[in-house]
Amino acid sequence: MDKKQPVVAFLGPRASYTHQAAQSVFPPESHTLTPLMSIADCFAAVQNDKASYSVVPFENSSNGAVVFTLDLLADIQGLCGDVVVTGEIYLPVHHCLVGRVSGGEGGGTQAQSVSGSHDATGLLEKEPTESQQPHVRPTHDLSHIKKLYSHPQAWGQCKRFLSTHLKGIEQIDASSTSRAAELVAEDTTGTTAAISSKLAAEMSSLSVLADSIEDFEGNSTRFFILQRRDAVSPPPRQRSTPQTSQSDPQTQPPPEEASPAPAYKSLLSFTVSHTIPGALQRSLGAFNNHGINLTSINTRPSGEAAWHYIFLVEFEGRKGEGKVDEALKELEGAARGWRWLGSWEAWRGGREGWDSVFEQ
Ligand SMILES: O=C(O)C(=O)Cc1ccccc1
Repeated sequence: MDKKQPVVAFLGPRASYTHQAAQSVFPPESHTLTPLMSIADCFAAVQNDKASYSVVPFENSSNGAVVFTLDLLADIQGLCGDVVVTGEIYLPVHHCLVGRVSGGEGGGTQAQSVSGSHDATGLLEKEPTESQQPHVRPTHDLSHIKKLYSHPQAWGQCKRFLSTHLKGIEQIDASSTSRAAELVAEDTTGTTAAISSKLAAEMSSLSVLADSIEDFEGNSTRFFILQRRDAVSPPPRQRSTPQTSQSDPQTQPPPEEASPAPAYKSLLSFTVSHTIPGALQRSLGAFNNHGINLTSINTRPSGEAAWHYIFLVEFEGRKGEGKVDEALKELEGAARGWRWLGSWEAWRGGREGWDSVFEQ
């Protein structure tokens, strides 16, 4: 292997969704793709110059922000102050329930029809209404499943399936969905299952007990590409929406020749005085006053005192554009402090590309 290839760290182990996202941008022939065990490790790898790039999950279309990533961007511990965002990647996400088939090889293949059959206490919620029903049924019996593993993001994306078919079953957080599949493969009782991709199931020699168990069609996750502030070189463009466990033709980005001039997005964090009325409004007003469109706002505890916050604001544009520079000057006077967290070329499909998926 050529040692000079740029190292691209990602939330592993291999076959995680983050791995699939990283592969869609960084050709493995010319990059050393390196799995790490946590999102914090991915930030540290860039901060400490061990990796040129890291890829981390940022937000999901149905379940919202990944708080681990927000906290590391907010960096209240001052551990990764040199890390900035320089790219975004969109990935369609189809979750599977993976594990061992009841009774071993060739076990039952009939869908389990009893909803809530695991709720021995009878104390849990009522049967889901029709609109809360999952759109798929298991392809195998699930009555032997006693414990579930997955990344915390996955629980929130598969609520309907879990509350219908695995109600009351213990859910244990894993560092990623592919790690969850590994944990299930290591369990000799055969009574655990994971939510992961089909690819992760294949890599861990597990069976798919139910396919596409996400609540919403068009479920997708946005990932950030991270680099060191002093070594920013734009990452390659996303080559295509990667082929995940199922190909999703309607979510492919538009072809190269259809692309308009690049549009940019940027991210920064700021804190405001908690004693000056209107400080938050004036800070956000700095963007509005210069015609800048905000695309997301997230809030995390600032760590200074209870109920004090750090705001993470994403907006259209980049430094060097007159209106952005003007807004930053105004923010300087309105916020107590702020920190630049990077600019990147927005994915050309934009949010609208995904909205059209949800409309179908
Ligand atoms: O756990 C993974 O495989 C990840 O890459 C994080 C994640 C989890 C759930 C949906 C999308 C990304």
